Amino acid sequence: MTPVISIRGLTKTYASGFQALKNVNLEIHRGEIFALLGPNGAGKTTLIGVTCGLVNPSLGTVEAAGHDVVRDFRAARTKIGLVPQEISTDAFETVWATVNFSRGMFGKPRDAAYIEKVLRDLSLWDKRNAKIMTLSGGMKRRVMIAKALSHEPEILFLDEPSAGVDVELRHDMWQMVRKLRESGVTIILTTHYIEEAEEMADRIGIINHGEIVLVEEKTALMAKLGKKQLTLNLQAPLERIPDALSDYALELSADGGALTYTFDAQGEQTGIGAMLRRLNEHGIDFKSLQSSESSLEDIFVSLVKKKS
Ligand SMILES: Nc1ncnc2c1ncn2[C@@H]1O[C@H](COP(=O)(O)OP(=O)(O)OP(=O)(O)O)[C@@H](O)[C@H]1O
Repeated sequence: MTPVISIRGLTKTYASGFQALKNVNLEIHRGEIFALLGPNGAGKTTLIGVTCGLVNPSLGTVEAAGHDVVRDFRAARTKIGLVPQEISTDAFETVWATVNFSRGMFGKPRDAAYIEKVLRDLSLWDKRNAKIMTLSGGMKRRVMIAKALSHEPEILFLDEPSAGVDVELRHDMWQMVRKLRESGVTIILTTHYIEEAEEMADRIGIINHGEIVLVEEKTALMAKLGKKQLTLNLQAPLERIPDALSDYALELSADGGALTYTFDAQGEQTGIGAMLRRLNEHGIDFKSLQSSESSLEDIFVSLVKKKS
């Protein structure tokens, strides 16, 4: 696949001496939804800042849509739309004027039909003549997205799009992001809502302490690192797991009433059949069972913990 963003050997050391990015190498494919996950302070906003030409890299290069973001800043920037975490608009302007002006800032010719489409897609059309200050927080966030789309970017960055957003807007936003992807826009979102990455992303990158810890297709990641668990609720509580069962990955609940068996979701053989036969041989009966699968959240927490 063609990369639309190529980040090579990127390091950022702030004036304070703090190293926010450490030799980051990353390629974003054209037309994908890429979720960058990481705990607070991991370097997500810095990475976006460098790619959008707002933060100078200390070492390394970033190319966006074929343009070096430092040497060829203007050309690169016109290809990128950025929805920052903070809402920053002119409170006294109308929605229409704000979005229209933003398009002009990128040197694009006026296109009322395009601006209308953006506003309609974001359910802002009815509010086009409203002053920004009269809008709700959710509406203001929609305006930020409209501004970012005003110059028809090929790449859209959404920095923490769900922070402080209600469920309805979040779902609207997800829908809009999918529509944009269908129209060929590449989307990079940072989030610490795992649910968002799980729902939306084609690929997931995890960043921690300024380093990219992992980049994977979402489905492959979940299949590779996912574990399944089978919990058996026992007829009679056990005091301890019999020695004859010690070679199975079994865990006994504190009250002795349930046994949990953990197995590899990808494995050819789960070992469940043999384990159940062994329980039977030892007279351990169960009244019910349930199974569960680890979520992206479990995977994320275990990866970030391992590397800290
Ligand atoms: N201008 C600056 N000068 C010095 N340190 C900075 C500056 N900007 C950010 N940092 C530090 O760099 C690190 C990475 O910050 P960054 O904002 O990129 O993280 P983040 O992953 O986006 O975090 P969050 O999820 O909290 O937004 C943090 O420790 C932050 O304090």
